[in-house]
Amino acid sequence: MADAEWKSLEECLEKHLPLPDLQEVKRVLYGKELRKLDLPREAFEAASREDFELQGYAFEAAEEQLRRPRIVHVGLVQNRTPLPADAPVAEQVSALHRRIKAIVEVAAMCGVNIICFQEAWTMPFAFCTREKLPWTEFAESAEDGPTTRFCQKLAKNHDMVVVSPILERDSEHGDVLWNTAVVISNSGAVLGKTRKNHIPRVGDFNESTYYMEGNLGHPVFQTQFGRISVNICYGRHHPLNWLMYSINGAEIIFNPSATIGALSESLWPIEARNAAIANHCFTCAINRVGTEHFPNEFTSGDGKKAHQDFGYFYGSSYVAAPDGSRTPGLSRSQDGLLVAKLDLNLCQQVNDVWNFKMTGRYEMYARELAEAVKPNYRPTIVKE
Ligand SMILES: NC(=O)NCCC(=O)O
Repeated sequence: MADAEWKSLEECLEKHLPLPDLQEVKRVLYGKELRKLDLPREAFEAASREDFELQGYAFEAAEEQLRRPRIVHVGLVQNRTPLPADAPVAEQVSALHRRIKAIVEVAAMCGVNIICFQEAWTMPFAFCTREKLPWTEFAESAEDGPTTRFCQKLAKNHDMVVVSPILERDSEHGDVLWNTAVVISNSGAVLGKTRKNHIPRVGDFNESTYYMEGNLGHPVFQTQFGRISVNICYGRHHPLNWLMYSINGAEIIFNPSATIGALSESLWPIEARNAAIANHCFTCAINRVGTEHFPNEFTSGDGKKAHQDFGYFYGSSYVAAPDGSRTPGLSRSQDGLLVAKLDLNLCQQVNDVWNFKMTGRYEMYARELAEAVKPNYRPTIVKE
């Protein structure tokens, strides 16, 4: 499995394919070619000073007579953990706050209206260790923890909606931990929170040791810039999870993730893109980068030797549109900010062409699923 040296699929294709072939490959792999955004020079200079990649693309929609374009700029952030996982907890959190602040400042220069960080962005992805301390110390209140207060300042200063996925400690309900995304309005107020509905039980993703399956359903947040929701990481393998956010009216679904190459890199380009197509909405897939080393060895339950790292988080964050077009991915190895200009009118325009909501037969599935989950259900198998 390639590590940091293999920068991205896009770079590889561009290096090796003659132009006419490259154009056809991009047409098939990415839908129509997107216009690059003309981002400010100062933004590129700041990104280069701060050592992160900056890319920007525009998704266009057809002009309509009755509706004006509904333009929104989204920002997707992928990053490494700047300090080693054995540094003091408070120092790791502060270093991440500083890193994100620098990236958000560049996003503001690029006119970003809604920004989303990676899953559990304030901590190393330590769930593979199955140890409790110090990792549970990274959990914070979604309503008024230090990270939420930090994000409220960012949101207000930059007039930007901030989606902040954290490990939540809910002290109102017996100190239960959750994998939560806090949505902060551009006014600086906490608009609400949403929790990861599906918990992985795959490979080293031993996350059920730490937090419970989300109990908040599929909330959609009405922001000044459009209706958004958050499908956290492993939820992207569950088409019904995407569907319910979409049924509740989401126009943009963020998918903040933490996933590694050996497990999911071949699924990554397909899943969020397919969800955008199937649900007539935009999807934003975000993954962290780098390899995180933990102080103590752990095993993976696969007969192999104990080890201290999780594998390689391959970045590759991207945005997909309801017409199936998508941006190239950010790098597999570098911190990055991806800016995408969306015209939300595209959601309804594609809906009117493909009519997946109209042809979805949800009442039939509701009926059949209600039967299928009953303990005495017998699958309908017709035999000779
Ligand atoms: N964080 C998380 O849910 N990872 C699970 C692995 C995957 O979904 O690719």
